Amino acid sequence: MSEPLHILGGGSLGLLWAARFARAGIDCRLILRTPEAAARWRAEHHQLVLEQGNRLQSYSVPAETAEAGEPISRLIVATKAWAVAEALEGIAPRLHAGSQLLLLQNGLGSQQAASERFADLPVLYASVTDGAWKRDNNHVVWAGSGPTQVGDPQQRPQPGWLSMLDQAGVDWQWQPDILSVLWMKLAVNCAINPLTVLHDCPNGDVLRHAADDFIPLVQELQALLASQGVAVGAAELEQRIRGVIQATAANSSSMRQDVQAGRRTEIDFILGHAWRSARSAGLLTPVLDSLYHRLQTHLHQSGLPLN
Ligand SMILES: NC(=O)C1=CN([C@@H]2O[C@H](COP(=O)(O)OP(=O)(O)OC[C@H]3O[C@@H](n4cnc5c(N)ncnc54)[C@H](OP(=O)(O)O)[C@@H]3O)[C@@H](O)[C@H]2O)C=CC1
Ligand SMILES: CC(C)(CO)C(=O)C(=O)O
Repeated sequence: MSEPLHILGGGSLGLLWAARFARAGIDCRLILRTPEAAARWRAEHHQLVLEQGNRLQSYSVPAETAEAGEPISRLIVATKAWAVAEALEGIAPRLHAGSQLLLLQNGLGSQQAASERFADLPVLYASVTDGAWKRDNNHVVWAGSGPTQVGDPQQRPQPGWLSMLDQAGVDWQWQPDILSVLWMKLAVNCAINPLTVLHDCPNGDVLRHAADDFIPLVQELQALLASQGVAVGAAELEQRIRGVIQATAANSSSMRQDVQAGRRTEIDFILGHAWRSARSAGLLTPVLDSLYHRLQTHLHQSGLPLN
């Protein structure tokens, strides 16, 4: 029998991935943060409900905590970006020389920190474009499906165990240049997410609020991407951002959802990472800086962490 696949974090994305593996008959275990969460999961008979459209399906997925003890060979990390380092530290004693990690986080920074901490292990990064949210502790709603790109920042060949993603019906592709994909996504998020928070608006309204700042912001983001080796013209980037705004016009960005729910945001891994990278590259980015500082002020006034 093949070794189990572990998913660290039983949030929206963790449950969505667990449901698809369980549906395909893959032995998959959830690692939850606290013994209370694991006990509650047991009390719910390990049942995970996946809702898609008007279809509800239920799967059995065992849950445990990091302390469970069994070695972990394949670990999918599905925490928020700001929780990755601590979550991985908790699970580190269960990792071994043959362990492989796949990180699903938005933004950048948490991935590089994990790669540095586990420098001897293959650490893969993913860019996920599905939309999922939790209706209840063990009930996830798959609100929108989109492609996932997976790659190795050290550009090693695709590992064989990823065939489990095919088995699970995940719409995914191997991406040899995953960092560029994540940088592009980060740039799009920098242009959309902060404005949706500052103006409390859906994605479709950000251009109205960005007004004259939009083009200069795109130019700053383009220069930032270029400094990171991501070759994209300003016109192409602008088109990409406008396309995402149009395609997700009615959506509330993940950052706005977090702020509305009083949850810690991923600001530090999106705008914060962009701002620090721009400083390191010696770029002048006045529009980005102002957006970052306005967002920090807004979070402070909302009683939310600035990182
Ligand atoms: N949801 C989505 O549609 C998408 C999400 N993403 C990205 O995926 C990542 C995860 O997002 P999402 O699933 O929405 O986030 P959630 O907040 O729904 O889930 C995160 C989960 O991680 C758990 N967690 C935190 N610390 C630990 C720990 N030490 N050990 C075990 N579990 C831990 C949390 O548990 P607890 O609640 O107990 O703290 C929580 O259940 C983010 O980076 C997000 O940006 C990307 C694309 C789409
Ligand atoms: C593309 C966008 C802005 C879609 O809402 C997103 O990725 C997010 O909300 O974080």
